[in-house]
Amino acid sequence: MNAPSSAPGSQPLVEAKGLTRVFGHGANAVRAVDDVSFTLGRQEVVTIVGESGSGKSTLARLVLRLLEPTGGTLHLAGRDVTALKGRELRSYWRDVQAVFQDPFSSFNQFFTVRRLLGRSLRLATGTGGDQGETMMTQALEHVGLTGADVLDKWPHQLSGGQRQRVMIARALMMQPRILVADEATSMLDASLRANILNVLGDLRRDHDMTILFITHDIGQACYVSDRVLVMCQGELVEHGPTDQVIFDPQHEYTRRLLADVPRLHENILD
Ligand SMILES: Nc1ncnc2c1ncn2[C@@H]1O[C@H](COP(=O)(O)OP(=O)(O)OP(=O)(O)O)[C@@H](O)[C@H]1O
Repeated sequence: MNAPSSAPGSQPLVEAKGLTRVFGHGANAVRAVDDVSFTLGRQEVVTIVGESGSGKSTLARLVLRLLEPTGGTLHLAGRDVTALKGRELRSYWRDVQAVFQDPFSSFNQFFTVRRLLGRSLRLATGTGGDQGETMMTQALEHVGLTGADVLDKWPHQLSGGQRQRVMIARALMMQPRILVADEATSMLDASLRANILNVLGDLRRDHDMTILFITHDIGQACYVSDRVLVMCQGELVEHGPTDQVIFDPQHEYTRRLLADVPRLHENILD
């Protein structure tokens, strides 16, 4: 399938070509991601949407270079990053940050929020002390939390939604070029979710950030993204500008996803 792109002529920030990931062998092999190609332009918000098991998280992990592809290539700003290792891979992880569905697993259980955020900030930017504290507090305020409420808490003392917001605040502080948000708002209630989606929109504008948003909920895709890529059983079955995919879906699978969202415009606040 041709690489879908919204910015013909300009070099994409991310270019995935034929990305493939197979788990297992022989009769038990699962093609979790099967020959998927796409681009992300600078400051674009692109959503990957699909049902559970369609391969979204595997694709996210490939883009994050947390998993090795079985086939295909990945480029960042024209540079082949498919096989980066060691120090180069760590430097890639400064450019590409993630917020996951279950942020509990990404927390060190023995770090308070202050230590978690402070450590990330020092590693990414070298900032500490009072300036670091100010940056942490500001990032937390961006996601509707106050430093006084959460900085001295341990992960188990936070709700799922608070943990998700702390991870989004962490990603904000690191100022990556690309944010991969995998079901990053799944634990938030409707009004908070809309709020966080707006924060993500601001980030792209104010911090020149590119966002790959991953969700099973095509309603959220509609709210947040410039383009939508639809995944089904590891394959990209449809892609295009959000309005086009939502209002003129070409693939039967996309129509089915849309049929599950009868009141698309209200869905975000349901
Ligand atoms: N480590 C693994 N080993 C074996 N199979 C895996 C592994 N990770 C994922 N899979 C399989 O790959 C397919 C895609 O899984 P993936 O988690 O990427 O889907 P998803 O669309 O993100 O689903 P969900 O929305 O439920 O998280 C599934 O069939 C899954 O069982």
